[in-house]
Amino acid sequence: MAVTPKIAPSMLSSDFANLASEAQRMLDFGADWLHMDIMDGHFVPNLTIGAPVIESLRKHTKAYLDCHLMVTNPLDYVEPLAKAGASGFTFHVETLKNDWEELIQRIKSHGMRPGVSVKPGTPIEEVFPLVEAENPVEMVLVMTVEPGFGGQKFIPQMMDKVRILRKKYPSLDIEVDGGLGPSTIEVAASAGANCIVAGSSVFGAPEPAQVISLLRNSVEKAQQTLIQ
Ligand SMILES: O=C(CO)[C@H](O)[C@H](O)COP(=O)(O)O
Ligand SMILES: [Fe+2]
Repeated sequence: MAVTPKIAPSMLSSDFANLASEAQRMLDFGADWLHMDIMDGHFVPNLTIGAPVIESLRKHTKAYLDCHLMVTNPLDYVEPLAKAGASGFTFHVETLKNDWEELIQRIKSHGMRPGVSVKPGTPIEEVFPLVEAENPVEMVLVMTVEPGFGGQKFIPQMMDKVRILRKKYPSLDIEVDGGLGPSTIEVAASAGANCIVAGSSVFGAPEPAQVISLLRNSVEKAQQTLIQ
């Protein structure tokens, strides 16, 4: 089964004072998901938004809210984020001890879609048990920059992780996040990524709709080659 492109503008690059209208603008430009970066100032050296902001945004949109949890204790966020209206809940594998089965179960029982993310320095093998579990994650997010800030440079070496995942799991949603845009999408899409997070390249473009459409076309084209 072919995986479908999901283009997810990172709202970290939006004007937070106008979050609802910024979100609607991205959806009107063709975004599939809205990527919400939740940081606790501890797992990463930056502090962004949490459940109250997700709850406020949810009042203005029915869109899929793809929440990326850069927090030390993801379990503490499951219930507040579910109540707030989050759709996807992607935690970092580096935060886990042996409690991932409970975490995945809690995310699903709260009606959200679980995903797991890896920092650039973390071997991709660490997510295999979570993808192969009886109760698995449904997406793997490969970080292509060090988590914490938008506007950083894409790390091409991370494409080895994407290629390994795509070969091993042909129908898995594989998301890439950090430094994606017109100059880096080809390498990411041909490695097998289908969920594309893009912050500065979309929000900073004179015509964001054109960038979103270019990202989507690259994934569609690459997927056709990959499934042949
Ligand atoms: O998770 C993130 C940072 O930790 C952001 O989603 C990411 O950096 C997107 O921004 P950009 O496309 O500008 O790199
Ligand atoms: Fe992110």
